[in-house]
Amino acid sequence: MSLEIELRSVTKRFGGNAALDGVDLHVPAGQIHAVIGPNGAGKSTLFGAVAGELPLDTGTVLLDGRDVTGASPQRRVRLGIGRAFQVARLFPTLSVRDNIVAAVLSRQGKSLVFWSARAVRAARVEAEHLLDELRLGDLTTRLAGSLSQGDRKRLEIAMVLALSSRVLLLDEPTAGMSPEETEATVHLVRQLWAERELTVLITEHDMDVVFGLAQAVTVMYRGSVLCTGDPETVRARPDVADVYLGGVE
Ligand SMILES: Nc1ncnc2c1ncn2[C@@H]1O[C@H](COP(=O)(O)OP(=O)(O)OP(=O)(O)O)[C@@H](O)[C@H]1O
Repeated sequence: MSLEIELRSVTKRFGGNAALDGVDLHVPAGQIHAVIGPNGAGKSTLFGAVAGELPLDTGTVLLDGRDVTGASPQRRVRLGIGRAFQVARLFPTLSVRDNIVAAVLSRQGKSLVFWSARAVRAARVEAEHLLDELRLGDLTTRLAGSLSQGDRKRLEIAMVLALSSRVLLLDEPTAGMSPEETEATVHLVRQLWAERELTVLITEHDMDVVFGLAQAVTVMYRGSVLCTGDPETVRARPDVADVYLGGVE
């Protein structure tokens, strides 16, 4: 079920600044892989490269060995890549359930005018399952715009899963959360990963979250990969500490 992600020599420049400078990344199918690094290291740009949101200057993006470098974001969603954004892109004036229904219907590629009553009923049933799975059941009729940060994040993940994603891209999933919400989110991601056999690519500034979840960690610095390895090895490297203290040149 899960998918392998590979980036080969990916470069993305903004003007004279290389946000990604010859980046190689390999995420085996079914791995939880964290990408960390100080502000401006290139983490968000890397996610954009995987999701197909920006044209690359050079390099290749492979999904299960298939070259998707030129594929649009919509095509990549259909191939199984789902991105949950740091700032949730929800429909704030729709209910929690209708946000998920909209995601299910968009997966089916139906434009609004073609939504039959039957398709909407089926999407509602699927939405109810996702609401249960993500423990959002109590919030079914709440407007998405009125949710707490933690609940918004769970809704956003539900919407990505409604797209039948097999790769979950999580941009700082615990940003702005209380310690309790953070713990619940870590638990949820681990549970979804296990039950749905997902490949998870995550950026996160909270190191407890990174080391509690990830099986492999890639450290980025100024657009390049400094190192990749298991969490304990990465944590012990002096150059990783230097990067966070701003000491590496
Ligand atoms: N759309 C853009 N236009 C111009 N420069 C950009 C753009 N997006 C990113 N950059 C630059 O590319 C570099 C990498 O940015 P990126 O947002 O990928 O880093 P990041 O590691 O995600 O940082 P943060 O942890 O602060 O989110 C930075 O120097 C940033 O200013």
